[in-house]
Amino acid sequence: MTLTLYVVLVAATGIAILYLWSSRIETRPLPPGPPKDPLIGHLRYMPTTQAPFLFHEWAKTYGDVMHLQVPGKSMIVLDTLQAAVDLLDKKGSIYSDRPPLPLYELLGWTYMLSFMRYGETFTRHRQVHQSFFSRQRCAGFEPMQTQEARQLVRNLFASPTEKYGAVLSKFTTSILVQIVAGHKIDSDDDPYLELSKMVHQVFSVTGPPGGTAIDFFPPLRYFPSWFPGAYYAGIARAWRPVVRKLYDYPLECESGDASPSFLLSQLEEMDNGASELDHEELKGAAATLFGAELPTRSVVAVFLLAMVLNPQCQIRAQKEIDSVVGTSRFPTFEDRAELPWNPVAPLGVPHRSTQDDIYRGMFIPKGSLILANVRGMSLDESTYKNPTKFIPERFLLPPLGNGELPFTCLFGFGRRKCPAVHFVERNLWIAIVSILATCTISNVLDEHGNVIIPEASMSDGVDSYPNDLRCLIKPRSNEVEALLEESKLSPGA
Ligand code: HEM
Repeated sequence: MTLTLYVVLVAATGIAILYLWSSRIETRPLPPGPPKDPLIGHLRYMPTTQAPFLFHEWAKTYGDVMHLQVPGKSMIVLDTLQAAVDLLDKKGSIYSDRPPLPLYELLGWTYMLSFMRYGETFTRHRQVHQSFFSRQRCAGFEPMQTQEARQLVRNLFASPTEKYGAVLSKFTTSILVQIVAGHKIDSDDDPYLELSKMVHQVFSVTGPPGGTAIDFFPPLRYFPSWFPGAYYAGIARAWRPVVRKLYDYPLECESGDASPSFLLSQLEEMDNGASELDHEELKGAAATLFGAELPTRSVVAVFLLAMVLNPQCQIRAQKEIDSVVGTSRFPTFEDRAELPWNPVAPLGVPHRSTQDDIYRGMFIPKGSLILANVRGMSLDESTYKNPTKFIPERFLLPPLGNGELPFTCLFGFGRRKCPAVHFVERNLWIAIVSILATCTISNVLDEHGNVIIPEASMSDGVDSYPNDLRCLIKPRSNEVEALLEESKLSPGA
């Protein structure tokens, strides 16, 4: 028997054992789900792209709590806000674990809060992140965020369409690097920008968290990448040094004379013996924050896309901003109460249950992966009228809008809810309002002068981003350019 055949047989036996173990005779009714194959369950039907849409379609037939089975794993897909709140919020003590992520471990993503198992280490790290992003501390970031939003507008004006993604990254990275490492990014050659680019690449080449063959069958991590199913092991080994650099670089550069920052305050607490974290844990906590840069960039990009596809909405929003701010100054956080808004974004990291549970008479086995289908929730027609239409005023109270339920699940659920909500909301608000107040976002023309309408679709994975962001961003008026120049000279204005 050749080595390859031997290994294939061992792998197949492993999968069969996992299947038999995971489908132990269970008399309590599991939630419904689509028909499955013997032995491999739904493995053949699991979508490789655009999974949230397929799950939402299935939910129309099988209900908002669905059960899917792949070898060794039970998955529960929650397609309504009610189900997610009932389980992930109200029963947070048993629905707050994350699944083991062997591929991410191989990459070296240790002490990353986002991927951490529930337990004592999680509680300590969560506490550190929550207190860093307290409402009060986040209010202190506002002047810097305002300056960075103006710089974002300048950079958009100075860049060709194909560089808009890089400009958005620079905006989100600049803010994060200032609050995490106390370092201000002044040039396009800054090593943090290069590092951030590499981190995007790591997330985009390593597939969805928990979704690769190695996550389903961890021993594959020890195989060469040519072996069937072990492709991602090779990827992880190749990218591990980049992840390591993300851990080491910020502390190597921390000389103690940088501006106040997350790292500096944690290092001071370590010196006083008051820190919750040791050195390696602190590196992981900082890497967690740098790694969390992606969704902000993505939401601002989605906003640009929405504006180019819905020019009437852009004009209405600009009129509203002009009526509050005028045209002779830039928006500031003091205008926020007058300019209500509600961002929408699809995102989700699986939770894992740590006890058997019964919900609406259905059995949810301990160890199930719980996927909150946030995209599906945004398409719930019983809550949102014409859910696929871009109607930003839907959330305003009548007569201004439809008074529809604000989309609160954007930031996740229960004990794993995004700890940076106050910070992120400020980032998004100031970026979006500054762009609307100063820019006209219009279509790009092709070489024959025809309008190019970008396709409204997103890439898959953690780094989900518009597939097509072709648009043109120009100053709304001559006044805007003069104001931008002026604000460089007197940044407080
Ligand atoms: C538009 C931007 C953002 C959105 C939409 C967003 C949304 C989310 C969501 C949905 C989760 C998972 C919640 C769950 O499992 O139920 C999450 C977790 C997390 N987010 Fe955010 N996030 C954003 C930006 C950020 C930023 C900028 C940071 C920090 C700098 C951050 C830090 C974290 C951390 C540390 C976690 C893990 C929490 C845990 O597992 O306990 N997020 N976020």
